Amino acid sequence: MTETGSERRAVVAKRVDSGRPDTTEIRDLARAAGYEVAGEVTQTRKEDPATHIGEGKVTTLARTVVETGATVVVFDNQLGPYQTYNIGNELPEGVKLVDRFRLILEIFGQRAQTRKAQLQVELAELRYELPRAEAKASLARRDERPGFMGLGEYDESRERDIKSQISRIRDELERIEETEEHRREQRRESGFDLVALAGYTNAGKSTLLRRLAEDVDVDENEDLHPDLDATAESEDRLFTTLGTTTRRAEMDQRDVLVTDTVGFVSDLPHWLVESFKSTLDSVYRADLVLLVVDVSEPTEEIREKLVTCHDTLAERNEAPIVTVLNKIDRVDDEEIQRKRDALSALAPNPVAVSARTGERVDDLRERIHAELPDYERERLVLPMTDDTMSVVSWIHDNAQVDSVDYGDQVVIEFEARPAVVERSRAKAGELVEASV
Ligand SMILES: Nc1nc2c(ncn2[C@@H]2O[C@H](COP(=O)(O)OP(=O)(O)OP(=O)(O)O)[C@@H](O)[C@H]2O)c(=O)[nH]1
Repeated sequence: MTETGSERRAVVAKRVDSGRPDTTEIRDLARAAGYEVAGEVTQTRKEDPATHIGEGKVTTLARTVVETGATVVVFDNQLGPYQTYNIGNELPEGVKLVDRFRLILEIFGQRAQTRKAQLQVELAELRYELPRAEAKASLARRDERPGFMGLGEYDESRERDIKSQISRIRDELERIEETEEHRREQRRESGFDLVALAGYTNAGKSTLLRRLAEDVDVDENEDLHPDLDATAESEDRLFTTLGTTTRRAEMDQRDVLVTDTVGFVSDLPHWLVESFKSTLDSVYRADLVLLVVDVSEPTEEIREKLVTCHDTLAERNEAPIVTVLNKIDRVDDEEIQRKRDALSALAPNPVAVSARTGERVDDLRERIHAELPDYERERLVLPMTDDTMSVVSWIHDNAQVDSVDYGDQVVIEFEARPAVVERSRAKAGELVEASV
């Protein structure tokens, strides 16, 4: 999917008001978009209104671009339209200027595999464009002179166009979401507990998903989710998961569906988060949320990420949240304990695992089992009709059956999720009705 080589060679640029600019994240993002990072230019100074990094630095930037043969400059800062224009003028012809948000959109666009993800990317792009089109329209209106061609009119129509596209996409997304909700309900009724993975990008969610689902046949998983990649490949790149991937896992005889969601990213603008919000639906509707963090990161960074995740989840989530400290293979026990203590207010009683090596993943399974809603016990007496056996086998499929006695009637005792018990009662009721 990604080309490498000179066509995808980038120079990264970053300005900070004070201190030393750190380009680690923007480099990772650039690589995630398939660019080879060939150079960097950084600047510490107050923002220059005309060129953002100052005239001298723009010259350095242009030189670096020529020297490295880059075709793209990736700015970690957000550039205004005027700054973009001025910097662009100094760069060799054909060199593209991309800011952080455009870059993230580019990555999302490349990874969007499902219709829903594609629509979300489209929506995010339109939301990015809308304020720019509005600004252009108002500038054009201001500059309009009598006798001139109505430039303002053109931009106003673009603005209207964007707005109508946004509302069309929203409608379609809403329909998709209704279908998904219906599917979740069906899964719940058929005895699955729903567990969702949440957390920042690169925390190890996809790896953990594979680890939790490893005992279950992949074919089964493919059937469960025909629209998604059942192998859930995880590469050392950001955002391997765009949209959701669901796989089946077994926790102590309970059937669990584990869903991986798009990772959080720091400093995302509101409009972007908004566009991907519905990706979190599976988190909000889950029976249990596993909030995954990378324990090898500095404590303060983990803390900030936990706060953001909790704030976002708190909007609608009602399920219990278990924090998973992942990547314990990278740190020693003493450090894990120190971080556990430091984070105890935000993450009480976390589970520490290594998704990569599988170390202590069984502890996590036990914990998941313990946190899931209790099963209800039920005893049903079914009249003997033509359909009785199909009801018995449905209960077998969806519950843990303790005993079945066949006589004139069938007496079945089982344990199951409340929703399954309810469905069983309804089915038993139908049999009774049919038998009289
Ligand atoms: N050392 C170590 N690396 C891990 C562990 N778990 C995951 N990783 C690595 O961390 C990187 C990111 O893992 P993913 O599973 O793709 O992370 P993710 O949270 O799904 O990321 P997004 O899809 O971007 O949201 C990969 O290189 C994994 O191999 C772990 O327990 N230990």
